Amino acid sequence: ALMLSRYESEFLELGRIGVGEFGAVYRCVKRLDGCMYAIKRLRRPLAGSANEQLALKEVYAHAVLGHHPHVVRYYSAWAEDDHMIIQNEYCDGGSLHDVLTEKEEQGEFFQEPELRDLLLQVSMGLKYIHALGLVHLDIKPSNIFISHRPSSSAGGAGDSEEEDDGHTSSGVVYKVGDLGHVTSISSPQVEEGDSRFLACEVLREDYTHLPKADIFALSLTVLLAAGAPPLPQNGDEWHRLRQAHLPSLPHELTSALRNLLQTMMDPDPAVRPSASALCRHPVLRRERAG
Ligand SMILES: Cn1cc(CCO)c2c3c(c(-c4ccccc4Cl)cc21)C(=O)NC3=O
Repeated sequence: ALMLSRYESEFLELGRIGVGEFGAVYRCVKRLDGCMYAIKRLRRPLAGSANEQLALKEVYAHAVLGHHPHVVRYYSAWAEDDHMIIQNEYCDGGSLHDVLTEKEEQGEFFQEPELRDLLLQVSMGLKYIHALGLVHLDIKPSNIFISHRPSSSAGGAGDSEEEDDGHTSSGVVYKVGDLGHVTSISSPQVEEGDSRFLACEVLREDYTHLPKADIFALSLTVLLAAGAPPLPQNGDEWHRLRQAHLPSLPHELTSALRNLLQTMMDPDPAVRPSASALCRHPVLRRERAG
């Protein structure tokens, strides 16, 4: 078209970093500020269709969620050329799913300190989302993105919040992304997420403890990082996992962490700790050095 689209005029597309039925995600540089962004372009859903509702819910959620070190940041969204476009923070470390796939190929998995760091950081993101009256409903490794904190040698003044919360020796920052299933706790319109991470009560359409469904999905996410075998999508194994039977792990966890993960996947959502309780949990607290 003679008139360049906003996407083409404002951004230089460097490469495609994801593709699915939803559309595609590109790594782009914004010409004006020279910064990198992750931009999802999807064919504009039919006006009034369920897909349009989903696409709009994602943008509404990002708009409400503002800024948090452990939630992928939203910059803008617009519609053009029969496409909907959302411009988000680019996380340079890939998704947790990418990292787990790479580690698995080398027969490696997360050790206990890394598991606690992952659990604490995502709990902080969930605490923020839940405090704003929202639930994610699709927590899983491919929706957790990784940013590598600028190395201290870069001298960049780190974001104070991140510094406060980033006592980990590793410069790895986990961020909750893909808000396509986000809904309100009080008046939920539940679009079920990935069945492998779905809590039993949500399948039964019991929405009285929705934040605890995110906690359930987070426990399975951490178990995968600990080396658990791929999760079942349905069937007897699916139900066994929802009777709080921890999957077999290649490497024994301390009883403290194992018990915490066990309560997070309890069949009774009321038993599972809240994200806020997890952030205060002694197993996850980081003792200040010295
Ligand atoms: C497939 N894929 C790969 C990446 C890069 C990870 O290093 C990625 C990102 C996002 C998203 C994304 C997810 C859902 C909605 C919108 C976006 Cl831009 C998807 C991404 C996003 O919001 N930020 C990303 O970095």
